[in-house]
Amino acid sequence: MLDAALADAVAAFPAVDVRPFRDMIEGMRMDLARSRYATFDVLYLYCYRVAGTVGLMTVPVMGVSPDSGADLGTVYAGALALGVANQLTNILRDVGEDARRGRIYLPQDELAMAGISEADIFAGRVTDQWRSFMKGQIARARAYFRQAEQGAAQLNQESRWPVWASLLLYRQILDEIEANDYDNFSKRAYVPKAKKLAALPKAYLRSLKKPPSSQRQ
Ligand SMILES: CC(C)=CCC/C(C)=C/CC/C(C)=C/CC/C(C)=C/COP(=O)(O)OP(=O)(O)O
Repeated sequence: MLDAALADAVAAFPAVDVRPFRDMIEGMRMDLARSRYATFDVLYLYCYRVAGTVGLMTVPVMGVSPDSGADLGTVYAGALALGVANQLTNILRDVGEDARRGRIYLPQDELAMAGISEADIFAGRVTDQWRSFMKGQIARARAYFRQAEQGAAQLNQESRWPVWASLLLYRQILDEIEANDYDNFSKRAYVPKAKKLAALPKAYLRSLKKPPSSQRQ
């Protein structure tokens, strides 16, 4: 059953598709049913369902710039990528907190390849293997942020500033994990207020840029 507020939004924005809403509910079910992710494919599916869906839901509401020459697929792919990037970042920041609840949102096959056991995670061991594993996970999250940038640049002028701001702010959490020397067990990666504030004018300047003409088709 979809509620009245959703019915209202779908009526106001006919381009809103109900599919991401259903997929998000599936994501919540998935989180209840499992506490381990065998591969990145499974983890990606979870990230799509609980966060990528939010990106897909918001595109019709935010709208695409009339100056955009990119196809709609690029914009939706960017929105999906921003949700996934945010969720992966959230997961990497919260490894310790999740482990204390018995949950590990990291690909088990990649952990095994890196020589990291569940016992290492539950004990919060920041070893060289852990640092190197984390470097790979951070690089992957950053790749999704880069893809998101291409979509963000195509949005309507009014939507670009908040989207750039959230992208720049959330991405900084990854820098803070690095600054904590990859100890995401006992330290919470936290972006200081001054850095957060500094991101806002940066996001504003980016939002003034018209969609790049190289994307025109
Ligand atoms: C880039 C383009 C074209 C559009 C933008 C599309 C958008 C707005 C994408 C962002 C989607 C989004 C905000 C996803 C949520 C991701 C996320 C990490 C939520 C965190 O949720 P919780 O897990 O409740 O957070 P805490 O753990 O901090 O409580």
